[in-house]
Amino acid sequence: MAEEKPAVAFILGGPGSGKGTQCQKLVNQYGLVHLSAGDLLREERASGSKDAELIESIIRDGKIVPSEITVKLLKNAMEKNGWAKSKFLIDGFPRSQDNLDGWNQIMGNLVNFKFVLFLDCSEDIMTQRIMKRAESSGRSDDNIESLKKRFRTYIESTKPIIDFYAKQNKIVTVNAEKSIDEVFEKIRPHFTDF
Ligand SMILES: Nc1ncnc2c1ncn2[C@@H]1O[C@H](COP(=O)(O)OP(=O)(O)OP(=O)(O)O)[C@@H](O)[C@H]1O
Ligand SMILES: Nc1ccn([C@@H]2O[C@H](COP(=O)(O)O)[C@@H](O)[C@H]2O)c(=O)n1
Ligand SMILES: [Mg+2]
Repeated sequence: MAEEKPAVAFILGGPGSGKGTQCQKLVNQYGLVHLSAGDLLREERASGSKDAELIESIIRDGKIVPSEITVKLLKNAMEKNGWAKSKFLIDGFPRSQDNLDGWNQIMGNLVNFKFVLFLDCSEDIMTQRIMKRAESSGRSDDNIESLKKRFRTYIESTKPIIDFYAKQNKIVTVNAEKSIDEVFEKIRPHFTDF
């Protein structure tokens, strides 16, 4: 019998747009599985694996880790969560053409890709949120120097991916500048049949 494919939505937006926050609310409401590519990379870094130093230098520099590493981490995490039964929110991915190509090569035929949720937020608001989060996050990239680099990477590498999905009519854009609950109310209807 053919195995059922897991449903996947990608969650994109700039640093501090609220991807993790909104995914947590979707998990609470709909029991979806939230996988943050950034969290998986930070875990891999903390594990002291052979890729740990490379991951740290890339994260601190606001750049993007090669897809061979990130796609493997995502695939392993999906398998651990029960491949077919789960519905996945993949947060912060694909962040570049290399991410997208790596995903398509390994995962393209294995999942049921639904759409991209794009959290649209101004750089000013994202900066305020990240600098506030920096007081307690302990993240090595939550500082103004790394943040500027993350914004540059977002504009140069991630925005073209968002534009690509928009052209395919595969994107849901939500204004992410409102309160957490107001943003969630706009997102929620898109996941009732997910
Ligand atoms: N709508 C909102 N209004 C005000 N603060 C928010 C809102 N959404 C998220 N925040 C806060 O902003 C900070 C960043 O949110 P979050 O971690 O969800 O962003 P992110 O998109 O996952 O960022 P990153 O890409 O850096 O991981 C957090 O401290 C969070 O509590
Ligand atoms: N697909 C990805 C996702 C993340 N990274 C790196 O991790 C950093 C933090 O990501 P967050 O989503 O938690 O903000 C990000 O700035 C990248 O350096 C990546 O390389 N590839
Ligand atoms: Mg996040």
